[in-house]
Amino acid sequence: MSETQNAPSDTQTDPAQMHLPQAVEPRNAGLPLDMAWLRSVQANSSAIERRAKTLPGRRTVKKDHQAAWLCRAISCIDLTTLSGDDTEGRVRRLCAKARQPVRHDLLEALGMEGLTVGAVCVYHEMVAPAVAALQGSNIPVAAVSTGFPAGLSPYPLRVAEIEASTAAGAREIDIVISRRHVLTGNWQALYDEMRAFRDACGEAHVKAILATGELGSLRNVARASLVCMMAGADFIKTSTGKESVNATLPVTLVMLRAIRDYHAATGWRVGYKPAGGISKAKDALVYLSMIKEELGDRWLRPDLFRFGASSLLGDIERQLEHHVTGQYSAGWRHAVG
Ligand SMILES: O=C[C@H](O)COP(=O)(O)O
Repeated sequence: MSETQNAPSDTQTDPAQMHLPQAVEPRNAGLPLDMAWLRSVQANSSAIERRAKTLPGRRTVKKDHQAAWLCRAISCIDLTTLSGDDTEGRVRRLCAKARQPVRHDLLEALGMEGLTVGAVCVYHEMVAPAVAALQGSNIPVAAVSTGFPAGLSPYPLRVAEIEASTAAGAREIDIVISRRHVLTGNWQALYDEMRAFRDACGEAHVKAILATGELGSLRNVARASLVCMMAGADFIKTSTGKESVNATLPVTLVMLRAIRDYHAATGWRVGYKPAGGISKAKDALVYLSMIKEELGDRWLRPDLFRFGASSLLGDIERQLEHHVTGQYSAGWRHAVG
């Protein structure tokens, strides 16, 4: 029988407490590239995979606790549209959903009025319409940048893209790293690139997308995580959503432990964003319980944790409707998000 887990933390058991204003973490300033630390990093793949496999069966959350966890998940979603056929109309609809992620009557029944998603995530061209549509909400716009998803456009253009998106009002920038720097072990180049991207972001928070499905090994994932944190990343993020393998539990375990080690050594808390293919409420719960176990409750807040997801919200809304009414609605009723 599964071990039952309570809501995200004791202070968060009351859903009404869950969207009060939160303390915002000071930004990770980074540190000089530490090659000795990097060389010492190992990743025992079979142990990591074993641990990741047992996690979904070991923890379940039920009833009110589950509803509280699902509302927490919503507050941590970067509600995303990253399609070649994105239009301003689609982005406006997404932003309306970001402001009111769940039907009003359901939120009222849950005592969760005012709940919003963590951010709206779009390509540069959609930043201005998203900023306009979110005015007055305090929901930040995140822009994917630096030649997303491959990161192979000319370097000056990648830096300029960041500057254009922040000028257009993006408060968060999701950059893609150059995978070749990891695959060739050119850690200095990765560090320098990440530092330059962070500098170009100015006040905007920067999430480093590692594209873990293209890094070749879990050890490379651990080392790339560390280098990006040393270079000042505010978040490390698994994937663009466009690789053939996106967020996975083994990769999550490796990245969370890198975050834990970095915090233990420096005192800086770096955020985590799994992205790509996370579309079911039950998967979101597994990620949240993994965060709670590996990093603790402090990381279960939108300033340190996000889901990058285009279709997760719809499934969570269905589960919340079931929780409130006892009935499941058809998937088409939650078309956006
Ligand atoms: O960063 C966000 C991802 O691109 C979203 O991926 P998804 O469409 O598989 O949810």
